[in-house]
Amino acid sequence: MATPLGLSSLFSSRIHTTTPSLFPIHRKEFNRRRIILVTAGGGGKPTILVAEKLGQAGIDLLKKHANVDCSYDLSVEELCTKISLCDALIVRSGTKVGRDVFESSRGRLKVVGRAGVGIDNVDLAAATEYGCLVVNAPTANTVAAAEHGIALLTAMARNVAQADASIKAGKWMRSKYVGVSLVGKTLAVLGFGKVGSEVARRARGLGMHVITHDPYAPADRARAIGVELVSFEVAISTADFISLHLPLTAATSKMLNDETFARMKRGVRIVNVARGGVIDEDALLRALDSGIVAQAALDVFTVEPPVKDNKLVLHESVTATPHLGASTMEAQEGVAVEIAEAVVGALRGELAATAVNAPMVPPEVLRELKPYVVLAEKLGRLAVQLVTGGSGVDAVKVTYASSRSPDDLDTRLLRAMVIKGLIEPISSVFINLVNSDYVAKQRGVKISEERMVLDGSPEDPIEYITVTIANVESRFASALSESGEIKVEGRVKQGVPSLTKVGLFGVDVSLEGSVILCRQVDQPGMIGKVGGILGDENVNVSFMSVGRIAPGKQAVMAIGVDEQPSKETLKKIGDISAIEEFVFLKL
Ligand SMILES: NC(=O)c1ccc[n+]([C@@H]2O[C@H](COP(=O)([O-])OP(=O)(O)OC[C@H]3O[C@@H](n4cnc5c(N)ncnc54)[C@H](O)[C@@H]3O)[C@@H](O)[C@H]2O)c1
Ligand SMILES: O=C(O)[C@H](O)COP(=O)(O)O
Repeated sequence: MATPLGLSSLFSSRIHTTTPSLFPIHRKEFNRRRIILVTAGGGGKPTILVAEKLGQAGIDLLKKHANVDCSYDLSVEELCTKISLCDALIVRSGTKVGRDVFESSRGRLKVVGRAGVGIDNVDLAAATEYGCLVVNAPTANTVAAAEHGIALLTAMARNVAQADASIKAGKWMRSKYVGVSLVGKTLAVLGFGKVGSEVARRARGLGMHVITHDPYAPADRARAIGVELVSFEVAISTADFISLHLPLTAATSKMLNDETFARMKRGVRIVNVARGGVIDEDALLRALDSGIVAQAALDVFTVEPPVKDNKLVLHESVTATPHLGASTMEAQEGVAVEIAEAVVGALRGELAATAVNAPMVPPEVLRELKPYVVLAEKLGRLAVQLVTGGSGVDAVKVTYASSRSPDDLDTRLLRAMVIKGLIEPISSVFINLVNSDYVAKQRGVKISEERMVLDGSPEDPIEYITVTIANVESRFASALSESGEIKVEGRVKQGVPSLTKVGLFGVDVSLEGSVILCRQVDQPGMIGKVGGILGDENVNVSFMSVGRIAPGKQAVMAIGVDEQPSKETLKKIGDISAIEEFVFLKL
């Protein structure tokens, strides 16, 4: 597939045929399993496993770009076996994508697409560790979920499901199924995001008084639809109806429990189209039996499908549906296209707008930063090679000098690339935008960033980038700054990333091929001598520049070479009497 911005390395993996070393557990897994060397599938197309039913429009779109394997109802073992042959996986909420799936993929799995909103069935920490991007389809099923919430709210209030079952059983029980009215009642919407706000809007249309609790929701959005933002306490203690629209997180897990039910109005009614785990289901059962909760309408359960004799599902006061919130024809087609576009884009190396475990960088920012992305990686690569073996890199500072205001420069991508440059040459771990911070932290490398605000026109996003490594010894002492840190500086010159400073010495080498740095006593004829040795060995010199402290004193010569010189050639350069130290750096 094409890589329009040439940034596919951000999401590519180079461990198809090698063993990653970052996590010992990988090795264990490899030793136990037969290693199958995998490729991206026939005709160079990637392979996408669709593990749950997806709308046809999405499948058609995927098939234009990839080999598509639609295999549903796979066991964990089957999924783990198949995944090593797949570049992407698409699931809904019914497939658990745990650590074992990422381990089994052996680095081939680059993208997991969740055709829907909730990503609680995907082990995000494991995905990030393995450099696998997770994308979701957060918008296409919002209305469907909100409509289902309203359907459950009204059906529950009027006992529609119970009355339907009763009449089908041949009964005619008009007095048993007297309901309650919605108009004028208080509905507390917990979680005022996409679905919550659509539910609130519709409930307002039904004449309800709607309050909401969401610590992260903007007050003006609530005001715009006539909803009052309140504390959790006010929400749960004043509501006649409570509708849940929260993600399942550590903070929201079992948010409704014995203690919170006890603080609710007696006879409260609960709707849950979010996630089963937000309610302590045993506590809900107790609250229903004690009359604190008059009724509940549940589309989601802690374990799906629930066990056959699940007491909540069978409870007379519970209306239950089998996770149907997103299941409209329209939503499923929409979600399928949304996720197919996200997965195909991510496989092409584009940054997905719906990335869940990576920073989202808009395409226009990406386009502008492209040469700086390359510069950042090369500076990282260069700096780490200047460290004396065994020194142990633990503190790296990246300085961005720019005349743009700090808010106007997104450096996450650049930081990721510096980390990639720093760590890849000294390990077999592949680094991308997804796992860069994680890998740095794992290795105990603290990355700090600094902005230097320059005067002048902010036309170019960055004037120069400096990478500084502290607390290390250098195998090229001239690379040390006044304060004893390894310091390299680079700029983008006419679109080409260039090395412009090493330690205290100004140089000018385009960062292509490899570089030889020599410190010498500044004297005539040095360029000719070194150039001659390289020429004799057929090593093509692409650039040479000399940075002096003062004429006749010390100078650093930077030589760009296309090929790697042999050890003998490097020795001959080192033997030139005026050369005090030199180093060969691969870019
Ligand atoms: N039943 C279904 O088929 C179905 C369909 C779509 C979405 N969902 C679920 O509905 C939920 C909401 O989806 P969405 O698209 O609106 O997500 P969203 O991210 O747009 O909204 C979630 C909101 O919850 C808020 N929130 C997070 N933690 C909170 C807390 N501790 N207290 C209060 N508010 C908190 C967030 O600020 C956010 O505004 C998710 O769990 C999603 O998985 C279910
Ligand atoms: O989080 C979601 O998007 C909904 O729960 C829908 O899940 P589904 O794709 O399994 O229907």
